[in-house]
Amino acid sequence: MIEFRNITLQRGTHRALDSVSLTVAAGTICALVGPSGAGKTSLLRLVNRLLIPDSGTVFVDGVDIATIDEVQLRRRLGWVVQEVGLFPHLSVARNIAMVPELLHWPQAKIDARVDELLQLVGLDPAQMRDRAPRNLSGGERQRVGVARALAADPPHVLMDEPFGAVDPLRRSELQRDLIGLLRRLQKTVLLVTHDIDEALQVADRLALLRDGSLVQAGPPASLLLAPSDSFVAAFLGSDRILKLLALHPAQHLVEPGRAVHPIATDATARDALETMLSLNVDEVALGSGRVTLAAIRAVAAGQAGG
Ligand SMILES: Nc1ncnc2c1ncn2[C@@H]1O[C@H](COP(=O)(O)OP(=O)(O)OP(=O)(O)O)[C@@H](O)[C@H]1O
Repeated sequence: MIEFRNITLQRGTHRALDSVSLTVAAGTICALVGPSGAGKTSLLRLVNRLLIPDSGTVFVDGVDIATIDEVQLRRRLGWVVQEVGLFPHLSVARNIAMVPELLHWPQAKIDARVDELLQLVGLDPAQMRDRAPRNLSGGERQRVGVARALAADPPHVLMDEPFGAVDPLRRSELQRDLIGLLRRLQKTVLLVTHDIDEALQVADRLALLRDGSLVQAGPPASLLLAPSDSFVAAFLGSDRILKLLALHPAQHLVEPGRAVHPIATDATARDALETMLSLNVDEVALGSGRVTLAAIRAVAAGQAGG
């Protein structure tokens, strides 16, 4: 668990964070979003003590991080940044092995861990182990970056624009793979992103910052459905109800009955709506049941479960 309690941070003459309180529950993924300069990166950097708050407290697993040894703290935190920061003169394996080497693990244990991590992040150990970082694609480098962050099995992972430098076509695949992995491993993840769609797709909770203040925090659907003010609504976009429908599996809306036009079993409520609009019908078939326009309206109005 990571908790910020009443954090204020001055950077130069500027108040970068102002009375921010936020809790990231253990094993959940929280995305920090907001306009440029809102304070997202500053908040992240407080966790590994790259920045020290002027007032307020950061807790990691209930412990005030100001009271613990820095090395001990960083061992509990994996760190993934946009440009990864792999050492260019070291092989992929040596890059991943950096923390285990610092911890003086026996070589056989390090080698086994490197191969295990490469596999976990979807790379072939035999092909990748001895390569230099410059001979990897941007996406592969990012996968190695995550492998390195996970090397000593930290319970928390801090990510600053981790997919920012990856070309848009590979981005969603990388997001799905790597965030899916962190979720399976039950890591507590704090993710800074500029990309609101990325945040909506991967996070359990969003925390929206503006000018150093936390404006609204909550599950993606609750922000989309009930933005606390016009700034939040504008930030989420005029299509926020469509974004909400895209988070909702159509499967959850199935009711008994027959309809003519089938949609895929993994379709979202948004897919169902788009099919209805394109065919000018008010229901579609899913499996042995149907999804109606009325059910989709209920989701958009916040009246549906699931
Ligand atoms: N080294 C610094 N000295 C003084 N002010 C700084 C420094 N670094 C950042 N700031 C200021 O602190 C505020 C918050 O910056 P921060 O980088 O945390 O925002 P951000 O939300 O991560 O922005 P971005 O999305 O552009 O990365 C900004 O107003 C920024 O100009």
